[in-house]
Amino acid sequence: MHLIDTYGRNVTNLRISLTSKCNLRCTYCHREGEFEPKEEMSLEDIAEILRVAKKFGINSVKLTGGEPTIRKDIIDIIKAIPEGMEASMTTNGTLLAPIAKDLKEAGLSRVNISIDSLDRERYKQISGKDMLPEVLEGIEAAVDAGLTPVKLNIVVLKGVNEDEVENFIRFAGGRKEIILQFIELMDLDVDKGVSNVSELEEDLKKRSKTIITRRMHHRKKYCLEGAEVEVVRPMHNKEFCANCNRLRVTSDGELKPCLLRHDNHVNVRGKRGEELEELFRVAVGRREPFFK
Ligand SMILES: Nc1nc2c(ncn2[C@@H]2O[C@H](COP(=O)(O)OP(=O)(O)OP(=O)(O)O)[C@@H](O)[C@H]2O)c(=O)[nH]1
Ligand SMILES: C[S@@+](CC[C@H](N)C(=O)[O-])C[C@H]1O[C@@H](n2cnc3c(N)ncnc32)[C@H](O)[C@@H]1O
Ligand code: SF4
Ligand code: SF4
Repeated sequence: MHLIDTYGRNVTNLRISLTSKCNLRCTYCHREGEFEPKEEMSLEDIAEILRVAKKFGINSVKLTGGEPTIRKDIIDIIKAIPEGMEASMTTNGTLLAPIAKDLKEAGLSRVNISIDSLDRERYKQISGKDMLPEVLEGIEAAVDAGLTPVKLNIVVLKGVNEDEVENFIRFAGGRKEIILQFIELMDLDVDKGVSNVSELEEDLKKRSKTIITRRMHHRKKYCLEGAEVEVVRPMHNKEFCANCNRLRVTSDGELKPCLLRHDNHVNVRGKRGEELEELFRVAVGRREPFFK
């Protein structure tokens, strides 16, 4: 049983927002489209969604938010992920160090950690909190726990952190377990100015020994100076959307066919069994590439 949308895109990945709450206030944050505080899904709701997703052949899940590590039942949520489903998490890393080992033991495979600056003062300006040391500890704890590869997410912000690209490449250079992801700012309504990630990508291309194209979103991975670097360029990118294989779930239990749309959600809160399966089909039927 597989979920293929009307554009021929096979849904193989579920992206679940576990909470809309966060302990940071990043200036640019899209909050995965959730800005109001919402009543979170229960562990049972999440477990049932995962069970149905597995039945439909969805073989990987990304836990995100808000900040997923602030959920008290995070370990139980990970334990509820069905066998054979690859589980990863995207986190700001501030609360990660003390729980990294437990997350791994519960079945989490790897983490992406957001770190927009290696400079303490600048990190504070971007995120609203002076927590760079905790994030750096979180990165090392994740590596030690085997939550690898650890991907570092860096949103490239014009006039703010563009000058840190080389620093990040040096930071990851020679460390096989760390991958960098430079992310283009999705500018929704935020008037922050969009950095020219295409220019950065051209430069990386010139310097790379090897370039790999990932199946997901057809993203490119560049290998240079001992570092692996991905560039995530979602805006006005038809190729990215044409190869989008993820279905989202909002923290309050709605299937969300596209990150950038808020008008086509399917409410599945509290739904079980065949009724939930049918709603998965409805949501996949509503999927269409945002940029086409
Ligand atoms: N437009 C768009 N942006 C996305 C999508 N998925 C991820 N992103 C953006 O890509 C960036 C990285 O997302 P992550 O949560 O780290 O996950 P990922 O890199 O997509 O997934 P993995 O490579 O499997 O770890 C974030 O800025 C997301 O907002 C998507 O389907 N559409
Ligand atoms: C919304 S956060 C949720 C998970 C966690 N709190 C974190 O920061 O990693 C997921 C990812 O989206 C990125 N992100 C948030 N707002 C964005 C925007 N406007 N454009 C591009 N990426 C964004 C963040 O940097 C982070 O890597
Ligand atoms: S830590 Fe993540 S969810 Fe929180 S404000 Fe920053 S990007 Fe958004
Ligand atoms: S914008 Fe929508 S269609 Fe495009 S990649 Fe993101 S979620 Fe998929």
